[in-house]
Amino acid sequence: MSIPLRTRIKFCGLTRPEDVDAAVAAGADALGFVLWPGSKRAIDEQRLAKLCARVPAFVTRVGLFVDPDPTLVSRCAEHLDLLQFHGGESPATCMAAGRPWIKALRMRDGLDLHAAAEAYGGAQALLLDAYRPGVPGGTGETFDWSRIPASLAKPVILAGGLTPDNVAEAIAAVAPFAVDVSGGIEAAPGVKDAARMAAFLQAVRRADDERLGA
Ligand SMILES: O=C(O)c1ccccc1N[C@@H]1O[C@H](COP(=O)(O)O)[C@@H](O)[C@H]1O
Repeated sequence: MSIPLRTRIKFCGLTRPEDVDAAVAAGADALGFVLWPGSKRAIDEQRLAKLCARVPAFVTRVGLFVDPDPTLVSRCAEHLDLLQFHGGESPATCMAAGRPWIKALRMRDGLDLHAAAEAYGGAQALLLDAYRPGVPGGTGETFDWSRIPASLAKPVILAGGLTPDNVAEAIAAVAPFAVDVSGGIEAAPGVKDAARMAAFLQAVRRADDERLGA
């Protein structure tokens, strides 16, 4: 008999120490740090080290990369528990980092999720994000959640335009392993809003109570 898990929560795009502290206090399971220089939420290696040093045990530190130089990944890896590849990285490239990783897939038309789950068999999970041409992620846009098969060979991390207002509906529709949010908990790009983080957490907990019949 499998025991249903509560939905894990990842807050992504943290850039400030006070936001890390607020996210941890709110109860996030994982914190994401964007190491792609093209992002409005990008941080450098020095800031990564400082922010990650504030994260307590049992909260997962995730580094987000977009088609990175492998040397950047290895320099950052000592601060991280998990790598998030959010570009066009091949399975071999993801594996070559030699660390636990997840693969972000943008839900473009025709994407075969079963084939992707097989191809990225070494991933801990697949993160599903909205597709907008020319933008690797963090668009703040949702996608059609009914495109996600009820059964997939990899755990699903649902992302893309989630907010405190829509995350309960998303959980009811998809029952993902985890949800991931960036723009939906912000006051401005890279500046998180403590009240929105807390509201997001509460919405997830309420949705889980509903889903698990607590
Ligand atoms: O946040 C970014 O700037 C970013 C840049 C490049 C790739 C991914 C990025 N963010 C990730 O995108 C999803 C969805 O974000 P949102 O909630 O729609 O704002 C999430 O995994 C972010 O971590």
